[in-house]
Amino acid sequence: MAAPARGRRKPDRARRLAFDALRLVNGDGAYANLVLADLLAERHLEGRDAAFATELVAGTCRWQGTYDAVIVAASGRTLGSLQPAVLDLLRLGAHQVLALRVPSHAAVAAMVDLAAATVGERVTGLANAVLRRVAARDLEGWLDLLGAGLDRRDTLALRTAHPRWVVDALADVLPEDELAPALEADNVNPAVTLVVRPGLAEVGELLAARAEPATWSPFAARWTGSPSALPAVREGRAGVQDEGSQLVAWGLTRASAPAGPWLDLCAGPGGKTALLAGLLGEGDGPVVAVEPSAHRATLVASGLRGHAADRSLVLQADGTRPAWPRATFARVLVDVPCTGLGALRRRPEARWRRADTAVEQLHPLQCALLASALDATAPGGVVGYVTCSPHRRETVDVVTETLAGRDDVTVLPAAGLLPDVPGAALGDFLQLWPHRHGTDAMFAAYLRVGAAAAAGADDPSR
Ligand SMILES: C[S@@+](CC[C@H](N)C(=O)[O-])C[C@H]1O[C@@H](n2cnc3c(N)ncnc32)[C@H](O)[C@@H]1O
Repeated sequence: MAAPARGRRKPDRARRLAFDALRLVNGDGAYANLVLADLLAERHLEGRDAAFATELVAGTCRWQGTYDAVIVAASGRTLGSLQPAVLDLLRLGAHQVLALRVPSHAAVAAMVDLAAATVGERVTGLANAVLRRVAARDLEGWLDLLGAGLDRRDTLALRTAHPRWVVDALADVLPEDELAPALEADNVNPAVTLVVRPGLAEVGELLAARAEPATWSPFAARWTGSPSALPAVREGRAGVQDEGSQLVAWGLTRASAPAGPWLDLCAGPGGKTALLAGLLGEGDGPVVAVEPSAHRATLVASGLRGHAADRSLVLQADGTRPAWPRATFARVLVDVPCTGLGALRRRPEARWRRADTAVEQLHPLQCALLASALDATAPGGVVGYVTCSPHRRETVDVVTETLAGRDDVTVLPAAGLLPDVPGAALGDFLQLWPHRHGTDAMFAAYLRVGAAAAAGADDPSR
């Protein structure tokens, strides 16, 4: 690295941390939230510096596609011709001048100092020139310029920072007038929602500790601040879980079914298993939690630590290769691996990582897991097929294709299993949305296996 030029300032700690986090995200495929938490703890950044670094990382990751279009136009270069570390510096600078209230001269100067300290003096001229050109217009000015001549969906993709295929996927399942609100909702940080483990804690305990009431789930409360400040969370009697995830797991327990063991076929990291273990009825149990990843299986076990050991069993296994006899379980949750399009607001970098090809790659596994869940279910038992994606190929298509080959399954109307959640019915299925419900975009289908053994039992009797 070249010797620092005279007059260079040492980069501030927040920007330095944000740059290092971005390099790990874009260079090494790390998850922004995890890497950020690690670096903040390691470097003891707190208060305003931590908040600024967090906004820099989350905002820059989220808006990357739009900033890249600006950088290409401002630099007259292709993305591929820019050194990856320089590109990340420019993205960070673009976020400050286009989205944050950092005066552009201060942002450009700080980024040039950071460029000198990280990549080297030789790139400071380029960083300075490009960022000055970026700062010559405000975000609206760039969007108008770059959006000229684009069709409506490309314009939305640019204005809300989504890949076009995600815009198309949402357009396929939403009314036209909800497309922009749905995309915009992905750019708003979700509130922290807590969940109590039934039998171990009650929502009243959280409210007494100044949590706020939540909207849909009887197990939920909203929280600002660090969840670990609450004894119930520290002791494993409560956790952090989106309300949509709580609702889809709860729905499975609301249809009547024979007593018996339950199965959570795709359990890691275990939020829904922990809720299910608290909802076991008289004569039910244990909940068998299946997860192929060793690390995630450990997380499932950790989430269950508050419950008595005989309520659950964690198996590190592949759910498509059953280690149990057919027709064993009274209730089966199958929360399949998916593109995660329903949780983009939580994972700032995720939308730029997945290509549309992921949908077709996941589809056979999703069908195989649902088939395995149905085979594992005892006559009269219930399966809850769940995804954290609203993409039709991961939701309705998986259910209809899998059921097409079977005459032993009845769809239970989801609306009958959950208290009224307006705008959540998708035919007989459930589809939640961030812009409608403030939850992740969870999908659920509830399916009864076997002859109408438990006929008339579609009503919530528990
Ligand atoms: C959407 S996540 C489940 C989230 C979980 N239900 C919760 O609430 O915490 C999907 C999980 O399925 C797991 N998985 C992937 N392939 C699997 C397979 N063949 N059998 C079972 N689980 C699988 C993934 O490792 C991942 O942990």
